[in-house]
Amino acid sequence: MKINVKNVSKTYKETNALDNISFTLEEPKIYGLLGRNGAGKTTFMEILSGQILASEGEILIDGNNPFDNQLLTESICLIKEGDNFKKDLKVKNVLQIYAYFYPTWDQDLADELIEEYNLNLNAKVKTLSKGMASALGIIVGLSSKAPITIFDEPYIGLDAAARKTFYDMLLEEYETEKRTIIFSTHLIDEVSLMFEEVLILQDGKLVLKEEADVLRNQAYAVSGPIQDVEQFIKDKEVIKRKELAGMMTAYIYGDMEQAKSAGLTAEGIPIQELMIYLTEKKEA
Ligand SMILES: Nc1ncnc2c1ncn2[C@@H]1O[C@H](COP(=O)(O)OP(=O)(O)OP(=O)(O)O)[C@@H](O)[C@H]1O
Repeated sequence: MKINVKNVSKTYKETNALDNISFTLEEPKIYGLLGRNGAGKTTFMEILSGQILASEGEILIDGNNPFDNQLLTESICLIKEGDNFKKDLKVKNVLQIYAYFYPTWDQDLADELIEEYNLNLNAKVKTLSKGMASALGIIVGLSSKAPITIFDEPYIGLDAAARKTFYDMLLEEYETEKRTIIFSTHLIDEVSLMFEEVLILQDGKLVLKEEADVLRNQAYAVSGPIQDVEQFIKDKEVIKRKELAGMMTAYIYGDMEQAKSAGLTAEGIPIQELMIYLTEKKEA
């Protein structure tokens, strides 16, 4: 499904949670939506899933606005950090409701995941541990097979092994059937290899939208004496710079060969490190 974000802003009293963002997600891919706390990620995902309205602009999915649009919301599943389900329901009732709601629901997958996460079907949501509640969210998100599946930091309370199960299952499912997955996380180093495209929000603005492969190949660290590096990076897009004992290292976009032919040391930056730097505030 094609997602067209057109000049979207969202204002809460004094706060500009989103500030005139525009972009298009054309293809089913695994998108990483990154940004510091308060950058606007959750707000964006809530507008995309039809839960709230933009203050200005709109998001169109295959040409339609998801707000209050049941036909369209059958194609979108948003799993948040917590409070995804009514507390008095039993796990099995939650699963029944979602199985009924999503025409694409995959019960075999749900059964497999329930076993994997050892979830008690008769337990009430309010009695689940944080990790178990997250597991239930993950089961619903993956089993919905919704063409647009959105995970907003869905792993609170899950230990490393349980998170790995989630990532493995997500990739396995995605390989069998591609769908648009939008994944917001602060655990960048754990999941960055999964992303095919990365979007970064900063103070409600979109500051980067790039294919992960391009990021992997087009950013590098160049090091050398401060003056030489300064001279070299003058006309380049600098992500970050560090100085130590007369030497400078700068992280920049571009062709690494240029740095080498200028006699400077250049090496690749691991993608997770690059993303972590990019989500930090850019230098003035
Ligand atoms: N319902 C609300 N009422 C008032 N302000 C809100 C509301 N929801 C979000 N905000 C504000 O909008 C801004 C963006 O919040 P949002 O939750 O979208 O960020 P985020 O990138 O998801 O952050 P985090 O990584 O901490 O979850 C923040 O300044 C936040 O305080």
